[in-house]
Amino acid sequence: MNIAIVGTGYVGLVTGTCFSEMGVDVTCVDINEAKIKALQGGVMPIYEPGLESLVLKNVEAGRLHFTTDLTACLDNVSIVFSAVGTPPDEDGSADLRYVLDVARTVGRSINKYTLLVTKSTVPVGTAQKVKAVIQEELDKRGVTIPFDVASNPEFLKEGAAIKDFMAPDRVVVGIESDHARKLMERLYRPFVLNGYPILFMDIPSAEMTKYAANAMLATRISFMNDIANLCERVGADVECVRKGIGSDTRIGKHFLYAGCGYGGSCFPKDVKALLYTGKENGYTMRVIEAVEEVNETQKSIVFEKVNKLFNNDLKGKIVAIWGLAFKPDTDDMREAPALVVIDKLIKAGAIVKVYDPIAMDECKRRIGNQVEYAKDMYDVVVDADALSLITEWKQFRLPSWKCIKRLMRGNVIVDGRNIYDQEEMENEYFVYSRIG
Ligand SMILES: NC(=O)c1ccc[n+]([C@@H]2O[C@H](COP(=O)([O-])OP(=O)(O)OC[C@H]3O[C@@H](n4cnc5c(N)ncnc54)[C@H](O)[C@@H]3O)[C@@H](O)[C@H]2O)c1
Ligand SMILES: O=c1ccn([C@@H]2O[C@H](COP(=O)(O)OP(=O)(O)O[C@H]3O[C@H](CO)[C@@H](O)[C@H](O)[C@H]3O)[C@@H](O)[C@H]2O)c(=O)[nH]1
Repeated sequence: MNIAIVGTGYVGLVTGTCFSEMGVDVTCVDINEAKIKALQGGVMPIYEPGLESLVLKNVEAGRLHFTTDLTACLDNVSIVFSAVGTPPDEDGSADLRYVLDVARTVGRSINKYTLLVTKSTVPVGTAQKVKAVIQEELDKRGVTIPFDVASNPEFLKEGAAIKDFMAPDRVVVGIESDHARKLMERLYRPFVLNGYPILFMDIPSAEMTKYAANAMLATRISFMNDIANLCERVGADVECVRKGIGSDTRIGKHFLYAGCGYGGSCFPKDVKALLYTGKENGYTMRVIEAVEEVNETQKSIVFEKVNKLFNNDLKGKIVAIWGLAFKPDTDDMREAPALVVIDKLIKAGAIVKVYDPIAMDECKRRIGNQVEYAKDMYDVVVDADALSLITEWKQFRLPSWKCIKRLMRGNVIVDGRNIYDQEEMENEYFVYSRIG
């Protein structure tokens, strides 16, 4: 089977690589020439555990190709996946310009039946827009070529993308023709044979499933952050509460971690886009509005705690930060809570020093020399008055507190991810504050 994947980002590159691992011949397409050149030279444009070796292996096997020319590969493929970005527009709606660009190229260039599958996260109704654009282009050419559209939203998490793709809880496919269903059944057969279910449904339901899933997960996080903030005020411990409620199988133990707010390229934008879809259809999603509001406040919580411990006077204080990426095991800083904390610290007059095992270059690209970049996790605490943990990378879990105490000027530790033990920290004579 030959397929093309358009958009070689976190989703497109992982999708293409994983399908090629299953024996499919995959051409990954991107308009970003530098990205494609890098990939052709074996250099990964993103950090994702396990990705590099899988890409190199499948390139070597001749099943994985990279190009900037979508038109040139259309004659050789039966399915085209669109995995381009759908960033938020100013009003919060999903910007569909890249998705529709792909549809336009497909309409302009196909010469035989093609199935265009949208993998990007797109609002309900997008497949119909994609279909209309393809038809418009075919009409302009004066040709009749059969085609189908389908929706196959992606549920992978950054940092665990390969595992999530290869062993999905489910594959959701929205279709409106038998032929499209047969093609998707064939493509996903190796997954079904390995015991992973594929759920076929109508296209609007598939499109909505993606937003509902992300909104539900974001709701759990904002709910727990709300509970954590109340725990602090009433003398309860949110970590005990998390274990207490998570053992109820109806609730489940995943995605109940209180912290300094959710970030990333998905939850913030998809929550906003769902709110927009509601408004567009005359319906206010009140729960989802609250989810976003809680998260906006929570992203500042580490700053608020540090500020309070220094009696609202951070002028000239050195604050060290552990973790910049929006979560561990990625270099992605889109909507990262660290960016909010850094901005507020700088505005309050603090000197900010940062360290992240992978996202240092990405941070430099985003905020330049507004902060000091340290060599390693110990270098960053030298002379610091306070240390804030924002991203729970494994290497931050069991540091040498003796060494840190010696290197720091002060003794304030604010733990934005609740990974340290209150008693142990107090025994080390730190002033320790966490969430909830
Ligand atoms: N990042 C995730 O964890 C994740 C998970 C599930 C779903 N999604 C969704 O998948 C989509 C892609 O997300 P991402 O994080 O991979 O984005 P990304 O920004 O990492 O990658 C998008 C790529 O598309 C390319 N592109 C844009 N227009 C193009 C065109 N006309 N032709 C060819 N290439 C084009 C860009 O150059 C870029 O490389 C989004 O809708 C996102 O919401 C993301
Ligand atoms: O209990 C938790 C779990 C996560 N987070 C935060 O939530 C954000 C998102 O984390 P995660 O979901 O692990 O990463 P993403 O890569 O953004 O993945 C989400 O967004 C993707 C894009 O739509 C979906 O495909 C995934 O299923 C969905 O989990 C991060 O800032 C985490 O720190 C918490 O604060 N508490």
